[in-house]
Amino acid sequence: MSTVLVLNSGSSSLKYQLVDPAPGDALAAGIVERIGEASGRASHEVRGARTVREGAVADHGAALRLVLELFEETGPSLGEAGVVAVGHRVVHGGTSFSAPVVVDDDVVAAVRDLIPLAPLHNPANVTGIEVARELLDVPHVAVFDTAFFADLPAPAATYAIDRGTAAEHGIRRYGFHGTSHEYVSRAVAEHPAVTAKLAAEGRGPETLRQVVLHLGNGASASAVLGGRAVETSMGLTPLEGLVMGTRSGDVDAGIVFHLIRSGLSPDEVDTLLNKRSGLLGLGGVNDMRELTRLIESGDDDARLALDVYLHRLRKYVGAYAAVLGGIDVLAFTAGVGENAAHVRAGVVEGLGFLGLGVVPDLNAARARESRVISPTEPEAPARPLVMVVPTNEELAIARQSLAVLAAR
Ligand SMILES: Nc1ncnc2c1ncn2[C@@H]1O[C@H](COP(=O)(O)OP(=O)(O)O)[C@@H](O)[C@H]1O
Ligand SMILES: CC(=O)OP(=O)(O)O
Ligand SMILES: [Mg+2]
Repeated sequence: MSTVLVLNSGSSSLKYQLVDPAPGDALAAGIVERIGEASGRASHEVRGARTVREGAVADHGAALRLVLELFEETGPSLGEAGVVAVGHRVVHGGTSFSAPVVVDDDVVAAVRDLIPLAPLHNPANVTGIEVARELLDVPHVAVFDTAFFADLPAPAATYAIDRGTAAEHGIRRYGFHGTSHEYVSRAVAEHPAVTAKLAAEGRGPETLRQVVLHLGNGASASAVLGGRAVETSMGLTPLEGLVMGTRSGDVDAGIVFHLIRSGLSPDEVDTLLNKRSGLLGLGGVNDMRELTRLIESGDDDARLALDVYLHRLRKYVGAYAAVLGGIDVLAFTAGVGENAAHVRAGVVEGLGFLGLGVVPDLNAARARESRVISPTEPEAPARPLVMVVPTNEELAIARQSLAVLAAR
């Protein structure tokens, strides 16, 4: 057996999966949370059996050592599981990386140089890679969130600011969550309902127009034409675009200058927009489940937070339908997109003029497979499909890691 250990190091967490890429099975998965805080927690799951460890975890190095201990204690042993590679999610690849690469010292240095463009994510990615290379003597592969968007058309990737300044500082729209947008848009294109729709309309796969909504803690939208990304909502950093758990998404840049001139430091404004805004800033909680409970208890702030969140989403879907010249599939993915039926219903509400709509029973059903939740033929032959498509960034990273190693 050849397996891949996939590491997704976040600012205060380490998520991991041991993946058997051929069947696509996760042999083990877990998360170490609240790294660096007094109350750390690790949860390790093997075939439905969960082991939990509470207690402070000093840094990402300690987190990875704890994960390796959990594997040794509860299995599967990494030695016996045939780990042939470690795949790392790296959030910002800048202009240096448009595809996965085998990690060497130069790659680590380049990812470190990009820290100013992804201050929440790249520091943890660098630490994760450094510690894992010390502890696990197999090839390490970096898979970049930005890669799927490396070829965005120039009008979508370019900010309308002075060209010389933009070039000097690497300012362009990079886009993030690309591994998920690529995985989901490919799953959509291969889905029988989608291939049947194209065949019925006498169209080739290169004409398929998708809008993918990745709604997790971080959230982003993409427009995908024939498998190629042509627009995305995140920009130079993962702050732009949709309303997120703790991030504002789009704001007037004038707000930044106004706050700085009013006495806040640049770092304080950064923290405000990245960590104290979004659903948390408006509704008091960043978790969609908690926000929904607050709304049900009559909380007006929580209600407004969700209304702002949905309004932004509807604006983006409409804008991306314009970019694509129409829409064939609207796909929801990630924690909120896969689980929150009321969010999906709220997004399509008011977008009936684009032909978008959901069947309440299909929308409310719970399933782990990709599925269509809009009215199906013969009721609505020419209308776009609304779909729920579970993402699997870890499987995608594992497969891409093996592909890079096979091509060496
Ligand atoms: N059953 C559910 N109903 C509504 N929201 C959910 C549900 N399960 C998870 N979520 C939401 O998904 C979000 C986390 O998504 P996830 O994709 O795991 O994020 P990340 O990878 O950024 O940590 C949280 O806001 C959480 O509330
Ligand atoms: C890029 C990004 O926002 O990632 P996450 O959703 O994991 O924070
Ligand atoms: Mg995620």
